[in-house]
Parts: sequence; structure tokens; C-alpha cells
Amino acid sequence: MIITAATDSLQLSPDWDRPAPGPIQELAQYPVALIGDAQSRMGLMHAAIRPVTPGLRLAGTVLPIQTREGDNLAIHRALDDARPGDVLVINANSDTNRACFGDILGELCIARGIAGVVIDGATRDVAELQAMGLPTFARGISPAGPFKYGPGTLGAPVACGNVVCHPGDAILGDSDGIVVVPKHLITATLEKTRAQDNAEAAMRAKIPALVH
Ligand SMILES: O=C([O-])CC(=O)C(=O)O
Ligand SMILES: [Mg+2]
Repeated sequence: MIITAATDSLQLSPDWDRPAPGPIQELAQYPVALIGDAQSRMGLMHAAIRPVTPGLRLAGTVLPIQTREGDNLAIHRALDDARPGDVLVINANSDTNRACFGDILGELCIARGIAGVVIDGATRDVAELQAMGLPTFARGISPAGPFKYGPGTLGAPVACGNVVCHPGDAILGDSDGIVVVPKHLITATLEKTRAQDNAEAAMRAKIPALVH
């Protein structure tokens, strides 16, 4: 950690297997809405979780973090063990009055190859996050900074935007919002998404004939 703080209030989990990146990168070619349709319109986060770095798409695998609202010790500690392609998925108890994330953590994420950040809570420093190109989604934005005392959990499933997120699940984001694909369903969802895309292309092809 780049901060000096006791971490005995944090609960750590054993490491987990990450799914192969190929199918997730392929899923990332499709809109979040279409992926959601392919999984029966389930696994989509609450509409309050919005992009705060417009235009930056997100695709990677879930690294779940639970932190007390207004505190980010757990996020600092999580970055010690994070792997390239991980997405920080943070349950900050939906609190939007105090940010738990910002540009210094953002720079650490970039250095570690983190694919993006999704926060059921608030961030700050959004201009800097946009400039560094870190896809960031959050329930809110606040200039108020966080404390660093814990408690928190790392690597245990968390709720984020009403969706239960397990370590290693695929997570994708675009200007519409966020979808989570359970790890064991990534390949099946990719196939269904392709089929849904073909079905929509067939519908679009009929449109010109309707114009007189
Ligand atoms: O102060 C904090 O811990 C949050 C923040 O703004 C940063 O990481 O830059
Ligand atoms: Mg900052």
C-alpha cells in the first residue's frame, strides 16, 4: 500500500481463478443492453450506477470489495493483490455523500492494469479519471474525501447496484450502464448475444421496406 495504516480490520479471501479474457473481449464488442437481453434481461445493475467517465467502455472480471461508507482502506489493500484485467467492484453501502475513490487510487489502478472501477457509492476527481482513461462508474460524485480505518472485505461476493457480484464474474459497462455475467455462463452468454445481434440485424434489415 502507498498509505501507512493497520489492516487488521479487513477480511481477506483466498485468491480465485480468473476466466479466459478472450470471450470477455468478444462480449465487449456488443452493447451492454444486448448482453442483458441475452441473459433474459437479468444481471443489469441499478440505473443509479452511471458512467462518470463518459465514452469509456469497461470490460474485465470482478474483484469484489466491501468497504464501510466513507472509507477506502479496503480499496488500497485490494490493489496489492489485484491482477491486470480485474475490475474493482465496490460496495460502499450506496453512500454518495463521501467519495471512497479518486485520482491517486486511479493512477494505482492504471499502474496495475486494472480494467475499470464500479462503485455503489461515490467517487471524486472525475476530470482526472477521465483524463487518465480509467473507465469508472458510480452511484454519485462527491468532493468529500474518505477515511482509512476499515473495516471491509476483499474477494468475498458483494452486492453492487442490486446485483450479486462474485470474484471472477465478467463485468461490462457502456454509456447505458453495467451488466454482470456469471463466470460459468460467459461462453453461453456470448453465444446468445451473437444470436440476439443477428436477430436484431434481421429486424433492422426489414425497416427500409416499410418506408414509402
Ligand atoms: O483521498 C482519497 O483517498 C481518495 C482520493 O481522492 C484519491 O485516491 O485520489
Ligand atoms: Mg484525489
